Amino acid sequence: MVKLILVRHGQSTWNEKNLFTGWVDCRLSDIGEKEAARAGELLKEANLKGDVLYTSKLSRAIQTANIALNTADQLYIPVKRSWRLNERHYGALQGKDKAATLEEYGQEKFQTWRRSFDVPPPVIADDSEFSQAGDERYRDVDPSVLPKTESLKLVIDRLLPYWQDEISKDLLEGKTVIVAAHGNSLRALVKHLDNISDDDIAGLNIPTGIPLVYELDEKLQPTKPAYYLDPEAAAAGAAAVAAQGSKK
Ligand SMILES: O=C(O)[C@@H](CO)OP(=O)(O)O
Repeated sequence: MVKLILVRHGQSTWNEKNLFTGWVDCRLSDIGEKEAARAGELLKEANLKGDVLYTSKLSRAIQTANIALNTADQLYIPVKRSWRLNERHYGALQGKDKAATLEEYGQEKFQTWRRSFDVPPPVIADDSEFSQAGDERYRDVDPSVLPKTESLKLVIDRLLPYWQDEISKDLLEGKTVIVAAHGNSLRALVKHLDNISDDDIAGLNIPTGIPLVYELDEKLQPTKPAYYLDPEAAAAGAAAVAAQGSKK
């Protein structure tokens, strides 16, 4: 049995402002930093030790992992980072206020863009202030594979090769793997691991900063349901994410 620990980054400054974020590189808010430290305390209390850390290329996931591992006295573990763990690219919605978008386009369109399986928002223009065209953190990636918008399905398409080629290999070697990533890239991974249907995944929201632990067999199938290290806080956090569209 091997352990996989998923952590969504703590609250970001754009989560706090209720803006669609995607690939925009905002940092953790003060609350987010506290959530990250709490994630580290939870790891320590549960005596969970990572052998390797995976993060996206986005600062909020990297900050969360650093703060959590610092708190858990595990800053020494090796780190691998990939754009394939990035948040879903939110296309032309990046930088827009969620409540204002809901108001402007109505509940159905808003929910389709936000939680449907395979409908991406409109593509972001390269000259938008919220575009990542030319961002040097992706200089090692073929520009033609970098997205300008994504549905959850497209996130799964770019994440699964990395899961299979990199993360799975470490797990199959018996390593405890920590993945610090994002609401929608983790929804993509959870959908795969728990075999959730395209319809049902719409109802799944991942709370910020609470480790979710999977115990996997030799085929990397869960041996029991994954569990949050603080289930009550996780339930409240997931409900808050679900309600974000209606918040002022
Ligand atoms: O804005 C985003 O990038 C994501 C995560 O914060 O939001 P949502 O939960 O609306 O998909």
